[in-house]
Amino acid sequence: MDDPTDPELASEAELAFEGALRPRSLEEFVGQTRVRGQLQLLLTAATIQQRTPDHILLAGPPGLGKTTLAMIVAHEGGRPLRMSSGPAIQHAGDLAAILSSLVPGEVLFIDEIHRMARSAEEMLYLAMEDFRIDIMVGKGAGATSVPLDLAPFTLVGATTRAGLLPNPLRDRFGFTAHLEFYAESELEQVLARAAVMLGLDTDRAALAEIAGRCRGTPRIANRLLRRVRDYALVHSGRADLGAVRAALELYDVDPLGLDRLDRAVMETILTRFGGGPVGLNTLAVSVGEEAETIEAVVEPFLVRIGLITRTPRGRVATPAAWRHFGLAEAAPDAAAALPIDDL
Ligand SMILES: Nc1ncnc2c1ncn2[C@@H]1O[C@H](COP(=O)(O)OP(=O)(O)OP(=O)(O)O)[C@@H](O)[C@H]1O
Ligand SMILES: [Mg+2]
Repeated sequence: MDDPTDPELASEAELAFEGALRPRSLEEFVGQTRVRGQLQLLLTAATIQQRTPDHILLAGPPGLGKTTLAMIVAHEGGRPLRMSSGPAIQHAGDLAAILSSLVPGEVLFIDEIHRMARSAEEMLYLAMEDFRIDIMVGKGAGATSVPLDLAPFTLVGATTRAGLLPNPLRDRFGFTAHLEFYAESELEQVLARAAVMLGLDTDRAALAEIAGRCRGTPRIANRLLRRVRDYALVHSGRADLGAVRAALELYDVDPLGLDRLDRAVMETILTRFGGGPVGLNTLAVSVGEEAETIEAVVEPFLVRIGLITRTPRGRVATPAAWRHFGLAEAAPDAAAALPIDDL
């Protein structure tokens, strides 16, 4: 089934459209005021001193604008951009090939940097600090390491799991930007811009409704807007509040913006584990999803909207969660008797 919130299922045309919607400058970039100010200062200082900006780590849940910001860093400084990702760098040699071909001032973007191979990580330490790598030549006793100077570059790393990065790597970034979920007013701005680009006949109430249901995430906002556009196209032609409500109901996006996976997680905690506490791995197995996805994608949002809290003994549903799902809260001792595996 087409899940409008699943980035993996986006068609090529939709991905192209997502690209077209990306803001090109810090000024166009909506929200993240703090991060924007921090980045602006870092880039301007580098320009004044005519040097490459410090390395930047962008951390936060999917769809909040990490790739977009990496592109902006390159674009604002008029620098070329090379894009790679952790899973594509499985050997130190993969990284050496990229690093040795960078031109002076280039921005190297490594997405999902927490998934890079260990051996490559170690090579990156030296490259980030001294713009130099050591290349091993030969094998066994005769092997020697040959130093190779690199062009000065700016590394922009992105991760949904900053906690998984080894400290030596994290410490070599001059600045870490923690992206936050967006406020509804900010999402309305994102949507208004996209609606113009889509040529949609819509209004503020309709956009506000979508803004309230997109998990604080611009990518989801834009995706839901496209489903609303479809609905309007097939029905009345107008993307008004009625069209938004009908389209979002059709795609299973509830009034809080919870999607199927969010609801599966909540229902598991509430009904199978009496409200918790329940450990991450148990939860992942119960809903048939990877623990990493639950921790990086589902949980931050559920915590943010106050449906669960994290305790030393596991995840616990809040009274608001019981109310949202229309259930009576389980007795506390029933919860305590359930198995607790991990955190
Ligand atoms: N601040 C913003 N203003 C306007 N649009 C935005 C903003 N942030 C993100 N978007 C939109 O959301 C989409 C997703 O953003 P982006 O690809 O940068 O997210 P990401 O953090 O890299 O996600 P992932 O972790 O999945 O790679 C972009 O196409 C862009 O149109
Ligand atoms: Mg990205």
